[in-house]
Amino acid sequence: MAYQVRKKFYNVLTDINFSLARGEILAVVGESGTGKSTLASSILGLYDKDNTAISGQIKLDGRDRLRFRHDSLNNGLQDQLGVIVNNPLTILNPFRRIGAELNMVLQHNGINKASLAKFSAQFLKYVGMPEARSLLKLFPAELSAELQQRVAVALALMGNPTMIVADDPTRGFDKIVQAQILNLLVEYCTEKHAGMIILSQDMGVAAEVADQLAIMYEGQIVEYGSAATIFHNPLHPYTRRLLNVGRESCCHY
Ligand SMILES: Nc1ncnc2c1ncn2[C@@H]1O[C@H](COP(=O)(O)OP(=O)(O)OP(=O)(O)O)[C@@H](O)[C@H]1O
Repeated sequence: MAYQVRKKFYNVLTDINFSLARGEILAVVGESGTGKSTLASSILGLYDKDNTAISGQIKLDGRDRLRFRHDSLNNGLQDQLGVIVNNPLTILNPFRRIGAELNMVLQHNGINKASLAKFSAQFLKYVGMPEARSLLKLFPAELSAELQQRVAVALALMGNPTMIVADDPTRGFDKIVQAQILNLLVEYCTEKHAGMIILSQDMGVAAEVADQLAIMYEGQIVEYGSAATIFHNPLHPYTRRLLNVGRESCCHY
């Protein structure tokens, strides 16, 4: 994948190759600027198509998302994806109350009007928001960053996605909130047999959730395989460096 800047294309991702089975979690770890968000946006199709060049195949359930981008088939593929980003305010409409935001997704999924409030409250409880009913009246800016992110997680999971793409969903949160959100996502994947690609700067996040691990460096995957194997026997010097940085600040692995 390459971005066009001043009429010239610059490669950001090269030779990216991985696969993920239903129910599996892949963590993609790398420092800032290594291309994680670019990878997430290429999978999601959320990039400026006029100024981006992309080649290859991105298959979801055997269907190539790049080929079907302009096709009605892609609507079905899009519905299978749950998206969580680092900043929930890029997903939440600042002028829409939380309840209305949730209702839109529920209605899209065929929930009738009479049941909307009940389902919204249930989903907010599911993501760890106990005072759900009173929160439905609020606007995003009236919630803390943690609660905004929990609402964003609820929105992502409401559509029953078979695949979640989570771009640094816990960056900036304390360890307890981080663990709660990660546990929630892992439980969802286990319960629904869904896959997840989680992108993070933090090896600790990968240690919490990953079955498979891909290490990104300068737009390439430099090490890829079972998370357990890589944590116990990292082969690439960059992987070792990331592990050493992580071990200095935490003791998960
Ligand atoms: N729209 C764009 N146009 C041009 N260059 C871009 C664009 N988006 C990202 N880049 C560049 O692509 C490279 C990878 O950026 P990307 O945001 O994917 O990294 P990242 O690993 O997600 O970083 P972070 O962890 O800080 O979010 C960076 O050099 C960045 O400046």
